[in-house]
Amino acid sequence: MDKPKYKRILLKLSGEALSSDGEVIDPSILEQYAQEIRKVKDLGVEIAIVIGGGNIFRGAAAAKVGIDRVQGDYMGMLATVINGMAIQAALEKNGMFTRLLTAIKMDAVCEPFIRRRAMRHLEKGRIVIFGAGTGNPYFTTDSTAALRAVEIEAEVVLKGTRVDGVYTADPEKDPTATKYDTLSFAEAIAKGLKIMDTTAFTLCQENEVPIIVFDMNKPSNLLNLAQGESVGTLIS
Ligand SMILES: Nc1ncnc2c1ncn2[C@@H]1O[C@H](COP(=O)(O)OP(=O)(O)OP(=O)(O)O)[C@@H](O)[C@H]1O
Ligand SMILES: O=c1ccn([C@@H]2O[C@H](COP(=O)(O)O)[C@@H](O)[C@H]2O)c(=O)[nH]1
Repeated sequence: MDKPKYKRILLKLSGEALSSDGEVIDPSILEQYAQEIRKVKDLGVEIAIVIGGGNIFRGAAAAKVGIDRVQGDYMGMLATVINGMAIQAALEKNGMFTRLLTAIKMDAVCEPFIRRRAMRHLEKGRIVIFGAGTGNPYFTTDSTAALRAVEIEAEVVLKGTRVDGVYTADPEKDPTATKYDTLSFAEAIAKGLKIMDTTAFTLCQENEVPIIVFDMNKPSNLLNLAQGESVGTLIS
């Protein structure tokens, strides 16, 4: 079996990318993600996952429906727990052992986030899913991914999304945008690229954790990355 490049990774999955054809969570996408994650697990890589909540609720949308921002952010954090439970179920269906740890206590459904427990689960080969973001409003799950990656000493943040890397502008809005193969954190921040928020970039920059943005929908992209191939855009 090929040797993986990384011992421990933090995989950030988009919540929004889970939905399709009017379904909030499309089971076929969950299944596909689980199969891709399984390939990397089988290499012996320790995997932690942060999943977004954009398919269900984002705090920024709250004001438009008369809900204050902080309340909306807590709703968004709860949305990430629903997605976390969904990916947990898909991973377990595919034979992987998992733990869901949340930043907001929910004793009936998961463990609270305790860094040492998270590390222990990873050492034992369980896939750890971090739910409820940072537990604080005004943050995002990208910032959560950066924070948890630093806390658990992950070697890289792999941001799996529905675009194949970082572009000069949002490629879903600007068809003339061109893709970067590599970028420095300073460039990503200075150019105001909206692929991730500045807090996430800064945390990773200060703690020297590289980020790779890649297309999670392309089969074996995640596996190829885990084996050290160049895929997507590397920010370091
Ligand atoms: N410069 C850029 N390069 C690439 N993608 C960009 C850029 N700016 C904005 N984007 C957008 O960022 C999206 C990827 O981010 P992400 O995976 O976090 O999606 P999301 O919809 O915000 O998901 P979530 O549910 O996690 O909030 C892409 O779908 C793309 O439209
Ligand atoms: O630490 C956090 C993480 C998330 N939120 C809220 O949840 C939603 C969903 O997360 P996305 O990253 O947008 O997928 C986010 O919009 C925030 O409203 C939070 O408050 N704190």
